[in-house]
Amino acid sequence: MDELLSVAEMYRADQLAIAAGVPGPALMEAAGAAVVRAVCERWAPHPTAVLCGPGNNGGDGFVIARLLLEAGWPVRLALLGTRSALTGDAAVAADRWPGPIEAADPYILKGNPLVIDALFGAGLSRPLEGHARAIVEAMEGRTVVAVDVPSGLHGDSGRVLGAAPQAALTVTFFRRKPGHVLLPGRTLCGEVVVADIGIPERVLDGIAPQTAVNEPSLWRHRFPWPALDGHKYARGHAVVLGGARMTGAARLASVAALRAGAGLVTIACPPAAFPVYAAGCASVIVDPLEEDGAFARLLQDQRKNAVLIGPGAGRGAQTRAAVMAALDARKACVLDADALTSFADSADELLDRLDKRCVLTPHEGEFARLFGDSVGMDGDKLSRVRAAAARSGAVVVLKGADTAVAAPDGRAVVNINAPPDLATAGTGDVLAGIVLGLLAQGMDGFEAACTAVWLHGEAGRALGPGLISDDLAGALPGVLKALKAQD
Ligand SMILES: NC(=O)C1=CN([C@@H]2O[C@H](COP(=O)(O)OP(=O)(O)OC[C@H]3O[C@@H](n4cnc5c(N)ncnc54)[C@H](OP(=O)(O)O)[C@@H]3O)[C@@H](O)[C@H]2O)[C@@H](O)CC1
Ligand SMILES: [K+]
Repeated sequence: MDELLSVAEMYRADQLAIAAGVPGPALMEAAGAAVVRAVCERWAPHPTAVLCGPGNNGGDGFVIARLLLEAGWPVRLALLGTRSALTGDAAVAADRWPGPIEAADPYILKGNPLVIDALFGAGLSRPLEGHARAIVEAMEGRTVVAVDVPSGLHGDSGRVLGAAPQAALTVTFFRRKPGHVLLPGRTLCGEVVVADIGIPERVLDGIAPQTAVNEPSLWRHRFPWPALDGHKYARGHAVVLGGARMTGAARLASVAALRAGAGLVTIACPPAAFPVYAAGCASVIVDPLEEDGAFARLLQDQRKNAVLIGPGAGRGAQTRAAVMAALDARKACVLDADALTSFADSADELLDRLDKRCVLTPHEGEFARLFGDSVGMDGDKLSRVRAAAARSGAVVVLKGADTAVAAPDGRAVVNINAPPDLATAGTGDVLAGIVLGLLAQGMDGFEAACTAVWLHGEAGRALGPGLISDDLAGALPGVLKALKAQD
C-alpha cells in the first residue's frame, strides 16, 4: 500500500525509527546519499549550488554537498541563516562539510548551476517572505532538485506558502506526503523519487496512516468479479433517474454502470423523454414514470438495489423528492450534479439523512454549495473532503485533477492516474455511473468510489488525447481485463 504520511506522521516515523535504534544522523546521511544517487543517475557532473536552510532540510543539504564533492562534482554551498544557529543533526552535517559556507543570495545561482533546494522541508511553518522568498524566486527557470519538497510547498496541503520553485526532481524519504500528490504540489515536485533511508516499515504500525494514494491494492481483493454460477440478478439492478431535457447525462451513466458490471440497469424517466432514452443503448431498460409517486413505487422492487440521481436530473423540488424517495427506500445511492445542487439552500436536510452507503460526487462548485456552510472552503482538499464525509456520514468524492475520496471513518485517498484529457463534458456522469455499477454489485461505498475513480482514470489514460465521454465506458473492458490479469 502506498500510504501518504502527514508532516506530523512523518516526524513520528522519524522518532519511532530513532527509538528503534536508527540514529538521527544516520537517517540524515541516508537521506543525503539518496538525493545524490538520484542526481547522479540523471545528470553528469555539473556545476551545482546547494542551498541550505536553517533546519534539518538544510542538514540534508550539507550531506548532499559533501557527497557530490567527493564524487568530483564542482559544488558551492550557501546557507540561509548563520552557521552558529544550526543545531542537532544539521550542525553535525555542517561540521563535516569541508568547503566554504557562502551566504544564500541569488548571486550564487550565477552561471546557471544545477540547484539543490534544501532550504525548507517538513518544518515549513509560515509563508516565505523577504530574503527566503527572494532566493526561492531566483530559482525560477533553473534546473532544481528539491530535497523532500520544493521549499515553500506545504507537505500536508500541497499549497504554496509565499513562493516555491518548480522542481525537475523531488527526492522524499520513506513515504510521500499529501503535498506531493495534491495540486499544485504534484506539478511543482516534478518527478518524485521516494527513497528508503532506513526507517523500518514496522513504524507504520504505530502510526496507522489513514491516507493513501488510490491504487488497486486498496480494493482489488474486493472487486466483484462475476461468479461462474452467477446470474444477472446476483450482479445487482441499478436505477438511474433520467431527466426531461439533458438526456445525455443519464445515458452515459447507465452504460457506464453496465460496463462496470451491474447485472441490469434501468433508466426511470419522464414519459415525454421515453423515446429518446429508448433509442439509446439497447442493453439499458427504460421505464417511463407515468404518474406522481411512480419513482418511489419503482424502488419498492427489492432487486433494484442501487440508485443514481443527479446527472441531467434538473434542479428543484422534483429532484429533491426523488433523492428522499431513494433514501427512504434504503438503497445504496450515488448523488451527483443536480441532486447536490438541489439542496444548496437546505443542505442540512440532505446531510442529516445520509449514511456510508451513499456516495456524493461533487466537483468544487457543487461541494461549495453543499458543504460551504458546514465545512467551509478554506482548508486544503484532503481536509475538506474528510470533514465533508464526517459531517454527512457519506462517502465523498471531491472531483478534480487530484480527486480525493473520503469515508466517514476518516480514511481518504488521493487519485493520481487521471489524465487532463478527462476534463471534458460528461466524464463526471460516466464516473457516477461506474460508482453506481459497483454499488449495485454490493461493493461498499468507499471501496466502490475508490475503484470507480481509478477505473475512470485508467480508461482516460487508455484513450488519451481526443477522448470524449462517450468513449469512456467502451474503454472499461480493456481496463478491467488488465486489472483482472493482476490477480
Ligand atoms: N531525523 C529527521 O528528522 C530527518 C529529517 N530529514 C529532513 O529534515 C527535514 C525537516 O527538518 P526540520 O524539522 O528541521 O524542518 P526544516 O524543513 O528544515 O525547516 C525548519 C526551519 O525552517 C524555519 N522556517 C520554517 N518556515 C520558515 C519560513 N517561512 N521562513 C523562514 N524560516 C522558516 C524554521 O524556523 P522556526 O519555524 O523554528 O522559526 C526552522 O528553523 C525534512 O524535510 C527532511 O529534509 C531527513 O534528514 C531525514 C531524517
Ligand atoms: K526543500
